[in-house]
Amino acid sequence: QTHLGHIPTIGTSVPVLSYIQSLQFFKRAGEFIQEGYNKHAYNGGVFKVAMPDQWLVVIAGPTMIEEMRRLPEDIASLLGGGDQSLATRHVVGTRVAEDPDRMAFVRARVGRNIPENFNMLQEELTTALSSVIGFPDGSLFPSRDQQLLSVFTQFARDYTISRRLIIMFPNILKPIVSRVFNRTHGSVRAAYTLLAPAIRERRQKAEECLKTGRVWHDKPNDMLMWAIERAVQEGRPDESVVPSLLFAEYSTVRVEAMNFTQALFRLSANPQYIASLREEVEEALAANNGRWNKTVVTMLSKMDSFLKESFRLSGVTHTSMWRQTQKPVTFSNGTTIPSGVFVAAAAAATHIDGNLYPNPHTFDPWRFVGCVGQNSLATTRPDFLPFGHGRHACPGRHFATYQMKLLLAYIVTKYDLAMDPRLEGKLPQSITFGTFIFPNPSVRVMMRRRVHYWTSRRWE
Ligand code: HEM
Repeated sequence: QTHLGHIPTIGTSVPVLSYIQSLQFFKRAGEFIQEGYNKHAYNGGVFKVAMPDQWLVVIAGPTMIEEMRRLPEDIASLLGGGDQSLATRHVVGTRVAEDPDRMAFVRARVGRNIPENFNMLQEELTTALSSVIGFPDGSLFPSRDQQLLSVFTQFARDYTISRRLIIMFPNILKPIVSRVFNRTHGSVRAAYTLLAPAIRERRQKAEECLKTGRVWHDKPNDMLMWAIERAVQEGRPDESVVPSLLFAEYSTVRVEAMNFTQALFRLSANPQYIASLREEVEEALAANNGRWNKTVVTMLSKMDSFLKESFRLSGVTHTSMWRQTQKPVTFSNGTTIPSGVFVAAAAAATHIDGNLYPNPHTFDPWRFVGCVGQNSLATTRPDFLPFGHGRHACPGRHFATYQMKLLLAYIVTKYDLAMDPRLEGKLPQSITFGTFIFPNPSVRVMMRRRVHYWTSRRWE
């Protein structure tokens, strides 16, 4: 692309050769981005890498990332960037891809709902742990709707496979490729079959309340209800609720699960850290009269640091802050990025930059202890990008970090952990595809209930 000729290329920019090289992007994106970071983070702050369907322009170095963070949506669009990266329009359709408010309901509500959702979170957590691992007397709590859970999981699988195929082709061919290879239709239909009665019932009630002005006192406070309310406001049919809901779950809960899995791998491979984390939770609990609530979670500074260090070294993407330029953008060093270009910040390479982190390759679980507030897991900064940075920084990050801390606190106090014996204490190799990094699905973490805990204290 001649309009990007002034931006340094990693590898070759000769047309046919760059296409051949772009096919290696799926396996070697991390390597290419790291090479670009080493050369340009403190020398220009921008470079490009060939992907099969387009160039990826990477922004590197804290100065340029700060400038990128300030760009408004009409110049550098998150919606456009997400669409480029996740092929949203080709998998779940243009309505979800182009809807500027598709996540607004989450953005508006998720942060402020933590205190009122504490009991619900705690119940979800105990149910999930008990059905996956079991309780001391061997009893299992009644499980959630397994059918619905497996449809959501199937959708996530179908989405990932469809996206992988679609992004191998140039933009012009994507609609045709999507028609042939998009595998999500079945799981969307299956989800609708299961959810339709609940959607219909809730919708009727919501519409009735809207008409009569009556207040719905025990209205469910969940993503399904938020999505139904939007469909009511916009006069959309019941079916339209489902793709938004599945996509929202895919792009939030799955990311959190992947990050949490990486942290659990870290802890099982380094069980020497468990005692300190456990001690911190028990002290916080004791200071709170043995009651699990929000205060306990906010006291867990070591746990925050441990998780943050895991996000830093075992993140799930090489890039963050995906944007598509809507107009030409000129940075303070004079570099201009034309309109219509896919731009992202180098995340994984930033996280191991020796100028930003002393001993950057060392996993130091207590690196951030005492930093809560200015440098906690949920704080976005130009040197810590898992949640993005700036105006579009993840609005669910406080909820997500809170949930992960609560879950890990439960796990360390109630279970002992060990890494899959096949790995002999080593960290498992992650699986990369393009800029995404997946925790290795074949690895198992061993969890054993702490007998001492059970005999000395009841599960609360
Ligand atoms: C560990 C878990 C999570 C990670 C690593 C994560 C990461 C991200 C990232 C990188 C972005 C884009 C930020 C940018 O481009 O500057 C984002 C956006 C977003 N995230 Fe998260 N996220 C997580 C969990 C969640 C959860 C649990 C929710 C909701 C319940 C959520 C809701 C959102 C929304 C609504 C946006 C779009 C923001 C906008 O439109 O401006 N995320 N997230």
